[in-house]
Amino acid sequence: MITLDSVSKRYSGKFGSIDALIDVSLEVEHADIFGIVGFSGAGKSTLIRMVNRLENPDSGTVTVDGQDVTSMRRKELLESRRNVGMVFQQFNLLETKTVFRNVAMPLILAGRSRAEIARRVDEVLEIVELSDKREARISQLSGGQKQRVGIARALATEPDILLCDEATSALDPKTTESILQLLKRINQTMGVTILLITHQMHVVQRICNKVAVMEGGRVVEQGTVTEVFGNPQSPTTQEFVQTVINDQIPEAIADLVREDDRNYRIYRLRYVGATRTNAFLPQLSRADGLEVNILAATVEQLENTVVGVFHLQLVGSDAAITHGEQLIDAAGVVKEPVQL
Ligand SMILES: Nc1ncnc2c1ncn2[C@@H]1O[C@H](COP(=O)(O)OP(=O)(O)OP(=O)(O)O)[C@@H](O)[C@H]1O
Repeated sequence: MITLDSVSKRYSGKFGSIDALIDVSLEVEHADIFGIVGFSGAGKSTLIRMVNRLENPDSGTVTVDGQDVTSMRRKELLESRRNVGMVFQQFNLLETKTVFRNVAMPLILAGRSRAEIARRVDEVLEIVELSDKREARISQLSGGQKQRVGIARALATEPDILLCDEATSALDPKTTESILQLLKRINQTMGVTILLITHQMHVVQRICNKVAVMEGGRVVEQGTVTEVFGNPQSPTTQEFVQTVINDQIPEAIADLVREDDRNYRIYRLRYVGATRTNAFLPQLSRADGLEVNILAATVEQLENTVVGVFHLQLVGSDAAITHGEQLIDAAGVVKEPVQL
């Protein structure tokens, strides 16, 4: 549906040049909610702006619905843009105009009739649950309501694709959650493909099925949310995943363990899948001569599954600990030794 193939972009200015995108390739499929995550300056905005050609790549191709965006003429580009709605962090609304007027704007620009505009605006206002604010001015709305107007405006031309540029970053946690649920509903009920950029990993966790992690203009990791969260490879990805799956041993507990002069080993265990949760812990706790201490544990819902991370201290004779390790392995749980 959206394909970036070896896309690179360099900005040059008075103080030298910067590689905003370096050889970026990714594929967003129909009905994905695809999240691009990265720290400030990673290249996320540059990437998303390539999709509706607010930026041109220096090399590589950007394809939307099988059409090469980079080689489109003006008329084709305008048509393509109607199929790609955009939602912004700062809403970009006309503050002194009404909700109706703001949502109608893309339809007016597309030359639709008055009757059609009225019908479509009412439809999208119902989708974003703002029908009662039709005649209110933007300046009278809360941040969450403004973003609903932004989403309604983006949906007005019935696009297949929605681009969201940090759409919830200016909102409080409760409002963020309601906007994320709205985006999910739009994706599920209308089949709209969503490409979003964010620096908040919990946004990805809440609604995305796929994710790409960017750093210094490159995509350093990508895959399904479960793959990337379940087994993050690069240090940057690990740092992001840490913000939603906190798997650190609390320092106060680590201090206690350091004082423990018995024979022990510590393992970090990781599993993906809801059925695994209880498979190995009861067996371990019943094993002869083995004491099992949970030093840290976290279980998080991702897409339709869970990722769990446990830190266990196995205390006992070498033979008892080895038996414990075998039980963990037999349960299919990935384990890594940890030194405190
Ligand atoms: N028009 C421009 N001219 C010069 N440099 C630019 C321009 N736009 C972006 N850059 C630079 O390109 C790099 C990538 O910027 P970009 O805005 O894509 O990153 P980002 O990940 O979206 O960051 P943020 O989360 O802060 O918006 C940055 O170093 C930025 O300073």
